Amino acid sequence: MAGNGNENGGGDFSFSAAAARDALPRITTEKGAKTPTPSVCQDDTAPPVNFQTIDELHSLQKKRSAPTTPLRDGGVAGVIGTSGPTTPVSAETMLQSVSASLASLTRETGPKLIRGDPTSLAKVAHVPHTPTSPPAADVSDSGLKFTHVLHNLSPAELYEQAIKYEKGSFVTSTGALATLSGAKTGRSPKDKRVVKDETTAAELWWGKGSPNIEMDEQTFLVNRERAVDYLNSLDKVFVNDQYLNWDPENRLKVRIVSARAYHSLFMHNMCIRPTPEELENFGTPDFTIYNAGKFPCNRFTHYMTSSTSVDINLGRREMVILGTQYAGEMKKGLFGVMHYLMPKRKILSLHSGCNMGKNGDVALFFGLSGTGKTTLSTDHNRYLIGDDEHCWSETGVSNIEGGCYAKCIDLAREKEPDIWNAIKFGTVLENVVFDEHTREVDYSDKSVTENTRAAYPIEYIPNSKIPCVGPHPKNVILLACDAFGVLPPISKLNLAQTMYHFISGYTALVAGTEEGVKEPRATFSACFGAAFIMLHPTKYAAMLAEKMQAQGATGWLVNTGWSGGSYGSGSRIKLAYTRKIIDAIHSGSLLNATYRKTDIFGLEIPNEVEGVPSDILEPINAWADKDAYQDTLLKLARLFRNNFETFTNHKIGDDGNLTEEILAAGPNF
Ligand SMILES: Nc1ncnc2c1ncn2[C@@H]1O[C@H](COP(=O)(O)OP(=O)(O)OP(=O)(O)O)[C@@H](O)[C@H]1O
Ligand SMILES: O=C([O-])CC(=O)C(=O)O
Ligand SMILES: [Ca+2]
Ligand SMILES: [Mn+2]
Repeated sequence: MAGNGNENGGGDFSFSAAAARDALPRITTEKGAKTPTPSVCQDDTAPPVNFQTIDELHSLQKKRSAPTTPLRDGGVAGVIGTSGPTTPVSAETMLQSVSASLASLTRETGPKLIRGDPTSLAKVAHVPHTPTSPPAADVSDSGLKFTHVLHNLSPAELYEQAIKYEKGSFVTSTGALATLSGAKTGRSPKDKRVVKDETTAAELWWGKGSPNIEMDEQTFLVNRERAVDYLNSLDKVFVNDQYLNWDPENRLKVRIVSARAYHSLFMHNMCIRPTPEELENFGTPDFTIYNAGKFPCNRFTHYMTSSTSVDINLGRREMVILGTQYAGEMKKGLFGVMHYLMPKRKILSLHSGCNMGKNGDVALFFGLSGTGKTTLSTDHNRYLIGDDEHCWSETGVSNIEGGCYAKCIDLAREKEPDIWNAIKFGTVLENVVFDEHTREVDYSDKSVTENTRAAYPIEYIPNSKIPCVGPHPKNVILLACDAFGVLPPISKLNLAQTMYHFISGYTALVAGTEEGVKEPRATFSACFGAAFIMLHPTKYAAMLAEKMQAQGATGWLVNTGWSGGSYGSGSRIKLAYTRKIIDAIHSGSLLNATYRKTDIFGLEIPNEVEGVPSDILEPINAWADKDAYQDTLLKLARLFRNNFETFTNHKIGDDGNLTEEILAAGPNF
C-alpha cells in the first residue's frame, strides 16, 4: 500500500486502470467533496484537507512513533513533579528514574523533569504542579525550575539538536556530524581519580606506575554535586540508557547524563543500543556517568590539580566528568569499570580489537593507541567482532561496545575502504577540518588536532558480526608501532614471550607533530592499556596466560611502525604488507613457516611471508647503516629492561616456572 501520494485517512485504495491512464483530471468545484471515490482520478485543486492551520500542517510532518519509542515531542509531555495524568506509565517511570539519578545529595530532592525539547514544549512549563514532597527548608530556585530530559533521542534528532545549539556542529558531504570537542582533543589521564575506600584500597593497583590516582569519597561527592547542579541548571539534559558487553550474562546497564547532543550521539554509537522493548524495561542502571563537559571542577577542591577531573567511584557505581568535552573519556571510563567488574567474574577484559574468519578462527589485536587495532581488525575478508574493548570468558569472546572509534588522520578510501564508507549519516566526526562550501573533509589536515576521530555504530562495517561474540581466540597478535625501526615486522612468540610483551606494552610513536622532532618516544603501558586497568597488570597477565594455554592460542608480535631506519631515515611499513602478514597469521600458513632467532630480543622470524619482500623481514637487512641499527637495537633493549624492573618481584599466577620464564623472555645482552 501507500506510495501513491493519495493516502487519505489511512485507508487503502487502488487506481482503476482506466481512470489512471487516459482520463484527464476532472475539475470539480464542488465544496465538501470529501471522500474521493477510488474510480475517479484525484484532483489536487481540491485536496482532502487534514489540517486547518500552518501549525497543524507542521504537526503532520512528524508521524507519531510506536508507543515504545522513548521520546516524541509535541502532544503528550511527561512531567515529573506534577500530577501528570497524561504521562504514559513507562515515561513516568523513566522520568522518576532520571530524577533519582539527578537528585542533589545535599537537598535530597530530584529535579522537576519534563520530556522533550524546551523549545517545542514551552507551554508545558505552565502546567500547575503539586510537589511530590513537601518543600525542604532550603528550597532554592533550582528546585522550582524544570529541566527537560532528552532521553535516548535518535541520531536524526541529535543532529538537529547539535546543529541548532552546539557551535561547531556541521553535516559533512557524506552525512556525518562534524563536531568540536573543545579545548581537550584527547583524554586527560593525569586528571583521572579513583575513590579509595576500604574495598578499593585492598583490591586496586595503587602507587608507582598505576593509573589510579586516589581521591576520597567526600571529594567525589563534592564533584558529583557540582556536576549534578550544573546539569540541573540547564534547560535540558541528554540521557542515554544503554548496554555494555554483548555477552548477555555479563551485560551492564549504563546511564549517561550529558549536556551535549554530541556526547549523546557519541555514546549512542559507542555503547550497545537497546531495542524499544529493552528500553521500556530498562529499570535501574548499574552504572551512571554525569558528564558536565565544559563546566570545570573547582581547583580549591582537595586532590584537584587542574580544572579537569574525571572521577570514578566504584562503590557508588558512578563517574563524574568536569572540565573536558573529549567524548573518549566516557568510553574509556566505562572500560575502566569493566576492568574492575569482569575479573571478579573470572572474565578477562582486553584493550584489543577482535575479528573472526569464515571458519570461526578468532584473532585478538592488542596494541596501544595508534598501533592498528581498528585498522587491522576491520578486514574485508573477516567478520568484525569489535575494534577496541573485549571480554574473554569461559565461553569465548564478546565485544564490550556497540561501535568503533577510528583514527582518521590521513584516512584514505583505497587503504581503508570500510572505515571510509562508515563515515556517513549517524557517524560522529571529531575535530576534522572540511571545506566551508562543499563540506568535504580533508583528512590530512591536523589544524585542530592530530587525534581526529570517527565514532560509528559497528553495523556500519558491512561484515560486522552481530551479535558481537565469538569462540575462543586462536591467535593473539601484539601490535607495536616501533618508530625506532628495529623490531621485526613479524615474529612468533612462545607463551612466556607473549606475556613479557603483554606486560611491557611497548610502542614508540613520534613525539607530537612539531617541526624538527625526530626522536621516537618509547611508551610502555602494561597490558597495552595501563591507563584503563584497575588491578595490578600481573592479574590480567595471569588470566591471559591461563586462557591462551587452555585454548592453545599462538602469540605474535607485529611491528606496524618503521623499517629500514628509525623515524626520519626509515619509513613506515606499508599497510598493504602488514595486511599480508596478518593474512598469513589468520590462514595458518605462518605456523608452518621456517623460522630463525634474532639476537638480543630472541624473536623467531619467518624466512618468508607471501606478498612481503623478504629483505624487510630481518630488520638489519633493511638498514643501510648496520652500526646505527645495532646501537638503536641496544638502546631499545635497555628501555625494555628498565621498564620491566618494576615487575621482577611479582609472581604471575600460581605457576612459579612461568614467572621465571617470563623474566627470561626479555632481551639478552
Ligand atoms: N603498517 C600499518 N599497520 C597499521 N596501521 C598503519 C600502518 N601504516 C599506517 N597505519 C595507520 O596507523 C593508524 C592506526 O590507527 P588505529 O585507529 O588502527 O589505532 P588503534 O590501535 O585502534 O588505536 P586506539 O586505541 O587509539 O583507537 C591508522 O591511521 C593507519 O592508517
Ligand atoms: O580513548 C581514546 O581516546 C581513544 C582510544 O581508543 C585509546 O586511546 O585507546
Ligand atoms: Ca581504535
Ligand atoms: Mn583504544
